[in-house]
Amino acid sequence: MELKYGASREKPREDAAMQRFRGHRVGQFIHWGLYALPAGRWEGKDVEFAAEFLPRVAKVPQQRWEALANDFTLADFDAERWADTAVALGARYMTITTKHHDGFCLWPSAHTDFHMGNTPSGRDVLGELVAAYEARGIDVNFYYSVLDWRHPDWRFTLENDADNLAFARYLDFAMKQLEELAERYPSVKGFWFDGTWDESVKANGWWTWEVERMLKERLPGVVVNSRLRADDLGARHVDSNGLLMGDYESGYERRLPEPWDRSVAARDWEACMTIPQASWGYHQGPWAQSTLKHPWDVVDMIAHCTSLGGNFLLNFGPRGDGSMAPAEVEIARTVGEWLAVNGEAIYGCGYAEGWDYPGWGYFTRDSSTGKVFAVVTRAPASGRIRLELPTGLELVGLRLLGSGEYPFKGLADSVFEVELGGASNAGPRVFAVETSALAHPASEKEPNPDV
Ligand SMILES: COc1ccc([C@@H]2N[C@@H](C)[C@@H](O)[C@H]2O)cc1
Repeated sequence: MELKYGASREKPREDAAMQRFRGHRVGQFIHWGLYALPAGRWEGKDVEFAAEFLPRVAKVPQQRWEALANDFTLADFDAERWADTAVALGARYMTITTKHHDGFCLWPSAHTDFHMGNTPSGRDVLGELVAAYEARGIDVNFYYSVLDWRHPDWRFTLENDADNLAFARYLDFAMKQLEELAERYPSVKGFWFDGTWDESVKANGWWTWEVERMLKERLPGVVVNSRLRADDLGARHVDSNGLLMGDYESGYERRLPEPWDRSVAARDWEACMTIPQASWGYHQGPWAQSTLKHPWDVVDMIAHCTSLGGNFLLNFGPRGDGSMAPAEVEIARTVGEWLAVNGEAIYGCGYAEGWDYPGWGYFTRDSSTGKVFAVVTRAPASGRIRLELPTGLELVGLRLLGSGEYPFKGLADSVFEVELGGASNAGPRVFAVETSALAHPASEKEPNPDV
């Protein structure tokens, strides 16, 4: 059907900026704002919900919430230390909350009084972060919440003309803030939109289309997530003709594609994930701190995303004083040490055509060399993994990344079992699967009889 505000292309972007984003595979998400000060606790009680939702869940009066800006002293905020955590993680890009749902801005915005300029330090947090991350070669993306609980013209629904007029003013305000971000920080590489699920936004698909157009005009190459977009009929992420809007699909939030399905690999996509079970902002309570993910779980998720051509954005919630949470830094370090040895199977890799999901982990394929890797994140209790080669290939050897050893060489069969050897304390093992074309391809594999 004819759409004015639908998808702007039928196929994935292939320009250099998009190829760079696609090849990053691992990103650092950061949720930081006034919510890091109470950190999930209000009036002495733990609020067992995402820390960044505290003002809503605990029904904090607006003035009391705004007064937190006076305590936002940045006493221990050091952009260099944050950027070092991204390096330790092995992240190639970072996405920072410029403004979350409470409306507080991490930059001195000219379009509101609720921003860093009206805090004791007055520091431009975004400016300091862009400088520190880019000095380390890490791309910076901006998260921006269209939903704004504080702005008087925000509307969840549009019931009458007065709502329409007010919301038109709000959309104008948000557009001005986005133009301001593009103007102040022109090296930004992407925008990650959130807070676009309400009826009010869905009824204004034209505005979401206009935002994408404006950003791409001002910042050529910039990458925009699908979550911004609604089409003429209010369809989100994918337009009413079934085409992806924006540059990559961003519906996977605290979940990955389950079951593993090769069809996901047809599009660019990114999954974002918390380290605690369900809080994006720092939450000090045992409700969150008792649920931190194990580094090998994070490695499994990274490999899962890569195997289906997706990026993985791991979230960090710095504390109210600006320091990174030590437990999260430790997880970053362990994952980064694994990537330092095995990143060859992740960075610049994607879906390995012809290699089915093996169950004990994932196959990935280097998009430029065609090299295939076996990432064993779920070693069977037997200590043996079964590899099934695509028809027409024979195995030349399996090279263990890191040691470079060839524990397995010269097996020619199309299906074989491989002894893994003892458990590794260095985390999931990765093998480069070296194959060559079979001179006389075996006949087609005998099918299982239909039972
Ligand atoms: C259940 O509804 C929501 C609404 C917003 C979110 C926000 N999206 C994540 C990326 C975080 O920013 C979280 O606050 C999460 C769940």
